Amino acid sequence: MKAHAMPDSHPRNPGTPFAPDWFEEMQVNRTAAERRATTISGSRSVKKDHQAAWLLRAIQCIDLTTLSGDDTPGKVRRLCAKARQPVRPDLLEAMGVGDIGLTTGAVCVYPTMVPHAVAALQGSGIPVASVATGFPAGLTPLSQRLAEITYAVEAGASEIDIVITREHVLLGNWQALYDEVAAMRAACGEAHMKAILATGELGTLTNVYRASMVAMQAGSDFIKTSTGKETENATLPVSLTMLRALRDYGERTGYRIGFKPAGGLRAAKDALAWLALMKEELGQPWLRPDLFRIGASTLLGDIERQLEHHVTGRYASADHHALS
Ligand SMILES: O=C[C@H](O)COP(=O)(O)O
Repeated sequence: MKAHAMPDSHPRNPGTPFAPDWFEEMQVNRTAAERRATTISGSRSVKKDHQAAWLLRAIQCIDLTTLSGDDTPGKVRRLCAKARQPVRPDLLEAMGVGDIGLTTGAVCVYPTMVPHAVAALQGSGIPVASVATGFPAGLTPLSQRLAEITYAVEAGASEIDIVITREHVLLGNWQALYDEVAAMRAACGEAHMKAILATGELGTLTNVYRASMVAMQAGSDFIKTSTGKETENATLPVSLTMLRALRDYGERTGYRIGFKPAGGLRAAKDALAWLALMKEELGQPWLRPDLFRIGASTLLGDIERQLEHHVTGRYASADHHALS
């Protein structure tokens, strides 16, 4: 089955040779990153009047995710139906956007669920993303991790979310990290690769910066914060650090890399905070699904709830917008 890639409105990052001098001297000051993150989340760059429009934008950037041990074809089909129609048509009509064909950015599942997602999304243009490489810990032999990528791509996934070996970062074994991620990128072929750094397990923001840079040098299309399974998942200071690395990489190479915060983003206000971060750090043109995704399993329910409030002035009960 042929993978259908993300819209290629910008050239794909081919990677660079391993260049440790791009990151070895870098030290990230946690206090400064935290201060800046607080300023951004308290800023008014996403204006209240425009919140409904921003929330629609957030929906277009969601990788609607189910990564649970009890996933079934039926659960994946229901998730895909939600990806096709993320918000009740009457609410969209009331907002004057009934005709924009709103969908989520992608659906993200485990490898064996890919065929079910592909079938359920047929004709929708919504890509299927698969986690791979021994997600979430990544502690299986490399040959098996690469074979898992091949399996998911052959099953029809056009985006692959890989996990890195945290040990390489914790031991400062940057060449090993580069070689591993480059091999994964080669296994992805035409499918776009998101490199999950599992930042909650990397110890320091300096490590987060360095791992981001190595993942991009090795050809990642996106860098992603977390699996959703670490004790600490996406945070604003970590995201800020990754965006700075992404910007530095762009300045050196001219290539744009996408960013995906994931894990623990559950409330509409989280989506607004990350949209504000992207806008402040990189600019509004980055707020589009080929450069920005939010990995989330339950966020959409709260966004729909806020949109209903916007339209009707009332809140529905939380379970009214349950996903499945
Ligand atoms: O990549 C996506 C994450 O696994 C979703 O995490 P979440 O369940 O905390 O939204």
